[in-house]
Amino acid sequence: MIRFLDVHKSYRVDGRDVPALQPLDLEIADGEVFGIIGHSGAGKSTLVRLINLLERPSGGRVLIDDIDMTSLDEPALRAQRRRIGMIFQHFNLLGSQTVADNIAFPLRLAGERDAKAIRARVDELLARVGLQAHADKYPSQLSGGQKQRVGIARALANRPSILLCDEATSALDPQTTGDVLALLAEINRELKLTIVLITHEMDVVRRVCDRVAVLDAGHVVETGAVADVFLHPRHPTTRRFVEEALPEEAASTRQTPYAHVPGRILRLSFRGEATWTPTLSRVMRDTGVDFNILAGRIDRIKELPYGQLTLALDGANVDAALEALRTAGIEIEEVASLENPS
Ligand SMILES: Nc1ncnc2c1ncn2[C@@H]1O[C@H](COP(=O)(O)OP(=O)(O)OP(=O)(O)O)[C@@H](O)[C@H]1O
Repeated sequence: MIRFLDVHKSYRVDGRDVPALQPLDLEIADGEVFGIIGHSGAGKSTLVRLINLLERPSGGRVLIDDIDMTSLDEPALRAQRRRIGMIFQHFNLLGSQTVADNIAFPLRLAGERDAKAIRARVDELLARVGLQAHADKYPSQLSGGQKQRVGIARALANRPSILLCDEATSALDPQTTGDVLALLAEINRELKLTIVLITHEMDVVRRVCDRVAVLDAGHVVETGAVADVFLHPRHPTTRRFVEEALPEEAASTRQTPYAHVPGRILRLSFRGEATWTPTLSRVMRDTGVDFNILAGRIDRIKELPYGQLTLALDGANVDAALEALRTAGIEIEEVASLENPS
């Protein structure tokens, strides 16, 4: 478990302390994929670098499995850091060394001298990231996705229990991003390690994260399970990130003058089993309510199927219909209140 207790961070710039992170408390559970989303300059990199103490907090404590990282001397800190792997947006590979040597680097750094043991571990890691055929190549001979796979293999070399990912897919095209995210999800599942992932894209959070914290100008403005935050964003910054991930819905909401659509405009969210059951048609048939679909999508949040429909409902029994839908586990919000949140 990673715990931030009243942690804050300022940088000294031209003799002045400039705050990058306001005091925050945060818990990241063992084995979860935790997303940190925010715009450029929000403090994401600072937050993640406080975990392995690449940055020292200006105040507060960072605990990993109840060990206070800020209280450790250099050798103890080095030992703790070995339990934390990290991957970067621009991969940070050694250009003059082969793929195999890049992956072996942290093993040698940790004191491993047995060439056979190093080779065996490197082979195992190459297989894990699907690069067996590329061991003797140099980074310049690899695609971006392959370079990030080398970065992942290198980060896993010393069998860490935590993997920090700093914008790991930001330099990759959508297809390659999908492949790298799938690899991270597989690693999380099979090796049970905790992944902390920084991104500025809600779609990345939706695809791999269990929980998320939204950072805005150094403040954590929202945290929660990804399904809750994605389906019911509360803070304006979170809402913008969700809209960016669903550009078609956002555009249709903006362009469709719902004020002129008769009936009550509601957004229904279905999760899991509710996505596949014909609850909507049953309830509408039973209550005699007319409905018109204005927008909708069915997709997944990590492995959880979900659906979201914007409907106009008309008829005498709308309240009874909504009650029946809620009883069936469907979440309902008035679109007017979504557009003008209090
Ligand atoms: N070493 C540093 N010295 C001074 N100021 C810094 C330093 N590192 C970061 N900052 C400042 O702290 C704030 C947060 O930066 P940080 O890099 O953590 O944000 P970020 O959300 O990761 O941004 P990006 O997505 O652009 O990397 C910014 O205002 C940045 O200019």
